[in-house]
Amino acid sequence: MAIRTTVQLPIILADGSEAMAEMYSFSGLADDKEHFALKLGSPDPQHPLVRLHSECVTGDALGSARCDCGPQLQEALSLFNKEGGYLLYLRQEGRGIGLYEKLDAYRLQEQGHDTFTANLKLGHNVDERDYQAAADILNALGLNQIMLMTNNPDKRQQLENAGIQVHGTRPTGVFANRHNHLYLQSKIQRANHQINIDELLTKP
Ligand SMILES: Nc1nc2c(ncn2[C@@H]2O[C@H](COP(=O)(O)OP(=O)(O)OP(=O)(O)O)[C@@H](O)[C@H]2O)c(=O)[nH]1
Ligand SMILES: [Zn+2]
Repeated sequence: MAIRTTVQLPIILADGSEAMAEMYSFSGLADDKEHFALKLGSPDPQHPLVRLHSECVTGDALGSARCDCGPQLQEALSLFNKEGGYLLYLRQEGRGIGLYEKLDAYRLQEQGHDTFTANLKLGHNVDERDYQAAADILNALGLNQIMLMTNNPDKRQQLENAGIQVHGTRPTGVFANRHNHLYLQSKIQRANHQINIDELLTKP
């Protein structure tokens, strides 16, 4: 498991400003998925900020308002451009069940099931993500002590189990809208996500 290629990638941030990212691909990844990493700004050498972003084509590419993935991705890119950090873009669409199954889960949610029960009804676990590949990527980048940007305690736990020292966590913003309220509430109630419920309730 090693870095395969590093390229410069100019990107336009949400506020219209330009940033230069370093993009890494990898060889020998255990799960054979095309995960990649982006480095922005000048990361803290001791405890670099790291975000594990799980692929969400609907949110990341289309701006879907059913979830909070799009704004979280933009937030991390802008923040890391200022403060320095690494974004690992993990090919774990639909919490690991894939896009088509996620769309089937959306259909079940339209019938009244929450985001986690919908997975169970389709014969999946509530969350099928595994972060071993993320730990391997962090090792390949020489990052074994990190500050993790997440609200999801499972990400921290799995990284620590894989030998990464998580010095602390930093929450993401609360990106609520009228389409994703139930989704965010379910994450708090069913998966112990550390999302500020007061902030959620004050948003439309
Ligand atoms: N199965 C399923 N996956 C979903 C659904 N909505 C979003 N996702 C996927 O969930 C993943 C993002 O996970 P989240 O649970 O929103 O958040 P997280 O990454 O665990 O936590 P944070 O680090 O705090 O953002 C992406 O892969 C999305 O495609 C859904 O209703 N069903
Ligand atoms: Zn999403």
